[in-house]
Amino acid sequence: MPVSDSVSRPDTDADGDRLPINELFASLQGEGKLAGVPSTFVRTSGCNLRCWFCDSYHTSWEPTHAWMGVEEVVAEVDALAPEHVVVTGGEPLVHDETATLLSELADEYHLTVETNGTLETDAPVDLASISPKLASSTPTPENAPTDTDPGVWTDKHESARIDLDSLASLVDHADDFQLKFVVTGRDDLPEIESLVDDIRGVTSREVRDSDVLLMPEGQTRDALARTRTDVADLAAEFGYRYTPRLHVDLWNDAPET
Ligand SMILES: C[S@@+](CC[C@H](N)C(=O)[O-])C[C@H]1O[C@@H](n2cnc3c(N)ncnc32)[C@H](O)[C@@H]1O
Ligand SMILES: Nc1nc2[nH]cc(C(=O)O)c2c(=O)[nH]1
Ligand code: SF4
Ligand SMILES: [Mg+2]
Repeated sequence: MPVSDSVSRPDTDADGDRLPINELFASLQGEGKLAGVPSTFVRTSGCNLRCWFCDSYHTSWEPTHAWMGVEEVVAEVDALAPEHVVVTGGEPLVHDETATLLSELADEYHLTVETNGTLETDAPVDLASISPKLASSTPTPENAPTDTDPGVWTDKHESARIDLDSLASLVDHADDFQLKFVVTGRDDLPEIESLVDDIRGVTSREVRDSDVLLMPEGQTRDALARTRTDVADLAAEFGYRYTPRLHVDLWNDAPET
């Protein structure tokens, strides 16, 4: 099992900026403020965290990808002719070339970046979709998604998962933002409340309760069916917004959905 936090680059870079692309597809945005909006997704591979529940296992725990030139990615997006483009991963901001891609797409498309909030970017972003990772995301030998002990990743994940400077920068920089928390149960709420307070303390921007979204943990329809009502009830109780996972409800999170 790969345990490095980066994907190995090919020997030659003769074609200019390249990105490890896991998948590129058209679907409906399944999560967040823009749920239901037709969008083209660009999924990079490689992540600096290892959430035990990662629904994109082949971009984090065991990354797979093709190396594509930024211009090649732009051409595939153009061919699908969306209004909205979602750049996700893996963690898209671990790659410097993601900034180049965002800059190339910015004039034509509405850009959402799905990020775990641990890294900053100067690139143009319309919606920073920030999903800070809670203590309940940390991998342990008991919950890790493979037979292998998560080893160094328990500590690496735990020490890297929150970076207030990056969170402030992402909130301040984008045209709009959302804080989209994966919720496993009621025990996550004290940490969410305290982190939202901390973020309010470091950004000059207003963080409304309606910018805070609770998303049920669940990679499959069955798993989601077990968590979503409790999470919706928690959102109503605490005054936050609830977000569904439409692609899981509709297509069971199959590849390219
Ligand atoms: C695969 S991540 C990629 C972007 C970035 N690495 C991040 O975590 O925000 C895309 C979105 O899926 C969410 N996610 C991943 N696994 C999930 C699960 N099992 N249940 C609910 N949401 C999940 C993440 O929190 C994030 O909002
Ligand atoms: N339909 C759909 N909507 C999504 N919103 C965020 C996603 C992601 O994996 O970042 C995602 C995804 O994988 N599929
Ligand atoms: S930060 Fe995102 S891509 Fe990385 S392991 Fe967690 S959910 Fe998966
Ligand atoms: Mg997804």
